[in-house]
Amino acid sequence: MVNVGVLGATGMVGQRFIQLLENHPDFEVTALAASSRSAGKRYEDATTWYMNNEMPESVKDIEVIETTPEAMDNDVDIVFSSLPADFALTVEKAYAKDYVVASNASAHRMKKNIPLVIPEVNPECLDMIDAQQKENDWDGFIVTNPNCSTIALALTLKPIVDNFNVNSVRVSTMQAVSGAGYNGVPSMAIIDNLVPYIGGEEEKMESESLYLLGKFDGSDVINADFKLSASCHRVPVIDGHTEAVFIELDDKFDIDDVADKMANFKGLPQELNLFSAPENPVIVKNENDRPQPRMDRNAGNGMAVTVGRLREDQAFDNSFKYVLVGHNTVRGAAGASILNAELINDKIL
Ligand SMILES: NC(=O)C1=CN([C@@H]2O[C@H](COP(=O)(O)OP(=O)(O)OC[C@H]3O[C@@H](n4cnc5c(N)ncnc54)[C@H](OP(=O)(O)O)[C@@H]3O)[C@@H](O)[C@H]2O)C=CC1
Ligand SMILES: N[C@@H](CC(=O)OP(=O)(O)O)C(=O)O
Repeated sequence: MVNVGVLGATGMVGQRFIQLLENHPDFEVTALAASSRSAGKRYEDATTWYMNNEMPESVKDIEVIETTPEAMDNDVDIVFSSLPADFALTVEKAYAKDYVVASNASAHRMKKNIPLVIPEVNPECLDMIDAQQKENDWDGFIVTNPNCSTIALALTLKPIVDNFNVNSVRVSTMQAVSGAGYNGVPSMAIIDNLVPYIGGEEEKMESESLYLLGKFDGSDVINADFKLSASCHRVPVIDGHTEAVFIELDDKFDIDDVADKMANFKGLPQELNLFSAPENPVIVKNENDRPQPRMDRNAGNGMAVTVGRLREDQAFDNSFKYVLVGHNTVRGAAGASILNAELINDKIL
């Protein structure tokens, strides 16, 4: 077993890490860190538990520690980070001197030599790690996963980009409130309402998607060269981001071929049979009224993205559109970091 720690363990994503790591065959949670408000308390006493299942017995008595590498047990190999981005910026580097940091925070995404990875999409970017360690003289390293809306979009775009010439992608999101954290969106702002702005989200979706679907030349990532435009909105859904996607290709296409490529898409995690890998990263449904967040967010234990309403777009040449649903705190956050760590554990540690 590999001992793992969780930074930001008392938060929304931190709790999702703990839920997903319960009974993991390779990873055992032995360290939990949070702010000075929580440090020194038993995890059960420090945490208001938001998950639907019970808090695992195995973590209740663990004493929450301060978020500094000095407080961490030397037996820990991997730390999962679900810290606020501003704090992650400095502290994740301090951990990387000695530990593998699998981060869900945005602080180090797309920085030189720090891989931003979805294992089914761009696992080759893990080859940056050597350069990162040499450059910083670290024994550990940082690997990041993308933004929650980006992950769901990029998983569905990968089989399209690999098989067709994409000219442009437009996406409009309907994002769950859990994406903003428990205290992120006041109920007075979101009940009976929709908020048409999520700070920084559109920029992240546009830049991260082109990076993920680009090419790693052994040193740098060359972004994919199609146009991508995002419009992001918050809706009164607890979990599960929905996205309406509009794609224009350079050439004529067969819509059944697009459906087939998406439904049969598999990547390295499926080949390696990693524990958290869904059998199919993209599930294509034919019912007119799917996908829906309540019904589809837990597909593949929350690690699969469900696509529906795949149809030709009659208004434009060589165009089609679809709707997707992905679980924002599972595949879009904690589950993404855990899958990254499983790949690293299989390939690097
Ligand atoms: N929710 C989502 O869907 C997604 C979230 N993310 C990212 O994950 C990160 C966490 O998000 P979320 O769980 O929603 O946030 P929360 O606010 O729910 O949790 C924040 C966690 O960080 C700890 N923390 C806050 N400030 C400090 C500090 N100064 N020092 C040490 N620990 C601190 C908190 O500890 P304490 O309880 O002691 O205050 C808590 O454990 C963010 O970077 C977010 O952008 C990314 C993708 C999706
Ligand atoms: N902004 C996302 C969640 C998030 O925190 O994203 P990021 O990890 O890119 O900061 C949402 O609101 O749904």
